[in-house]
Amino acid sequence: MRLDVVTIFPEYLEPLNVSLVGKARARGQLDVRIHDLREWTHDKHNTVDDTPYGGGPGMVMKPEPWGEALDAIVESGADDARPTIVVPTPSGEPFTQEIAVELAEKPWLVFTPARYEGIDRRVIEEYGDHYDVRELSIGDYVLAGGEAPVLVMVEAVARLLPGVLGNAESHRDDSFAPGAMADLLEGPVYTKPPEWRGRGIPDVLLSGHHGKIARWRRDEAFRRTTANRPDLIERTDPAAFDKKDREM
Ligand SMILES: COc1ccc(Cn2ccc3ccc(-c4cc(N)[nH]n4)cc32)cc1
Repeated sequence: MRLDVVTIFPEYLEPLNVSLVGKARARGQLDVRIHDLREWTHDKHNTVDDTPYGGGPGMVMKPEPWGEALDAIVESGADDARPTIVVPTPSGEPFTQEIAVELAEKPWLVFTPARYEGIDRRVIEEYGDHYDVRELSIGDYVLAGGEAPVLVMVEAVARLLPGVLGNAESHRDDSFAPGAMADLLEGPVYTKPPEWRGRGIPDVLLSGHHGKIARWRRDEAFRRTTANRPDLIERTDPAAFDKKDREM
């Protein structure tokens, strides 16, 4: 997979050089290219923003630099694949595990994290006429720009790529992944030492009885989900639990 990111803060994307994504890049599983939007400005001050038509607070990102940047990037890979353009925005479609799975199947993602009040709408319209453009929100809170959402979305997508996670099973039982535990939150996890500050380990986890352990974990996940995300309980298929119980 190829990932391009266009930003006025390239240093904000440094975390893509470390950990899971950094290792995938080093192994050649990910081709990540970070671009400074100001490379496509031509004035002395490398201007990327201007006042909003119609008035109002803040500044809007000018269309010309984005147009030149995106033209250059999509043309650079035109022989290989068509890009999916991902626009982080507070007013976008909620980014979910389902969308992460969908994006993980794409050959090429181009992220356009903006700043200020966002990008001139005509940029989204122009590229939406020729490419798949996804305007995505990572949550119902307001950030100052799109770089943090890019880090979130790239990590969520990269960990799904074959061979990127050490244990291929690791994302099979993810929260929100398809399957019987589909929409349940993870339950509690424990490791050595067996006692820490007077706190022990639930006996069932030391029992070696895999069926009981699986049932305990499911019950704990259900309890935690009921407490923190009751909205997910409606989405969970009770029949899947019966099937899971029979397998235990
Ligand atoms: C209310 O309208 C606003 C418009 C822009 C901004 C600042 N800003 C500029 C680009 C940009 C990209 C993404 C996000 C963002 C995404 C999520 N889930 N929260 N915030 C914020 C962004 C703040 C508010």
